Amino acid sequence: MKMAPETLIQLPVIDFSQLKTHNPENDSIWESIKVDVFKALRDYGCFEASSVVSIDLQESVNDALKQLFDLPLETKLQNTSETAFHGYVRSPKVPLYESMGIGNPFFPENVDNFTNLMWPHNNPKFSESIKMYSKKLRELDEIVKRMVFESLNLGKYLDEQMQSTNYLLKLMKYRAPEPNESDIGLHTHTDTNIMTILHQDEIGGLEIQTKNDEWIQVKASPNSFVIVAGETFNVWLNGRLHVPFHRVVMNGNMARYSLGFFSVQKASSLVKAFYEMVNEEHPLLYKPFDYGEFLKFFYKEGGIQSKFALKTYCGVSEGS
Ligand SMILES: O=C(O)CCC(=O)C(=O)O
Ligand SMILES: [Fe+2]
Repeated sequence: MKMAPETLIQLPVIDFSQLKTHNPENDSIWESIKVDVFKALRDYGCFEASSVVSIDLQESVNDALKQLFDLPLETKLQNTSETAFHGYVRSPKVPLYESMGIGNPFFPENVDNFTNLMWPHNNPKFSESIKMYSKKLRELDEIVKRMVFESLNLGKYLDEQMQSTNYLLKLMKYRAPEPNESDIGLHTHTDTNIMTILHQDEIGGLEIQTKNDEWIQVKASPNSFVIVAGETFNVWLNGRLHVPFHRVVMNGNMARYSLGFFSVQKASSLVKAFYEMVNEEHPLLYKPFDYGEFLKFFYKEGGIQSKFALKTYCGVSEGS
């Protein structure tokens, strides 16, 4: 039988294992990864980072996720929060999806409090793996941002930006759809935060749209993360990155587990383009805005389903 030719587009894959042996005296490894990271975020708005955590640690975290979502609903509902996505989330708009969040998870007490709420008799294995994992993801987040900032000669701003960042570790489960249900796990959206680090289990299902509107099915890989540029990052850089639409499509009849490490600008400072990023060739794209106020607008307007929320909210119209 003749098979139809397959055009498989893939995400750029960047190997981070070499950075472990990186010697600051000899920056050639750093410099070469930096070039790849910036190109990937500019052209795709995302890339796959391989070899960031050990397979063992990833496996303990996968087990932890399953244990967590297997808890009785009453227990999961104990995790409440005023802050979006920090509590237990279920919504009729995304019936296959449920999530739980841990704020700033590299502070041990935040993980311990969460663990004690879910397992009053304690679960040290859960909290230890989540702590170790979050520490690694926090390091990766800073490395990627440093590389982008250096690529644009903005290195002097990095520390200040890192100080005004909050983090959220979001743990997610998608159940398999019933025969008559839609297979959409999460609708097409962009991330409005700064940057997201995603991991999906072997079920796969994450799809990312290219600049040419083609969908890439992200291969599930036990030992890698997908880094996704968010709207806030692109506002800082006045449009120099691509912010990709993405979604989750469920295949087969198995539940899918995934996890996202979101960096989010604190509400105390305005989201705005760096002065150096605005010039005749790159006129200002977004007016400065308060992230908290934007989120209120975003959720009122139907949230994750309003595809161009940021442009509507604070986009500078042409000619103005
Ligand atoms: O579950 C996933 O792989 C993607 C989740 C996602 O895109 C999000 O939470 O913004
Ligand atoms: Fe997303």
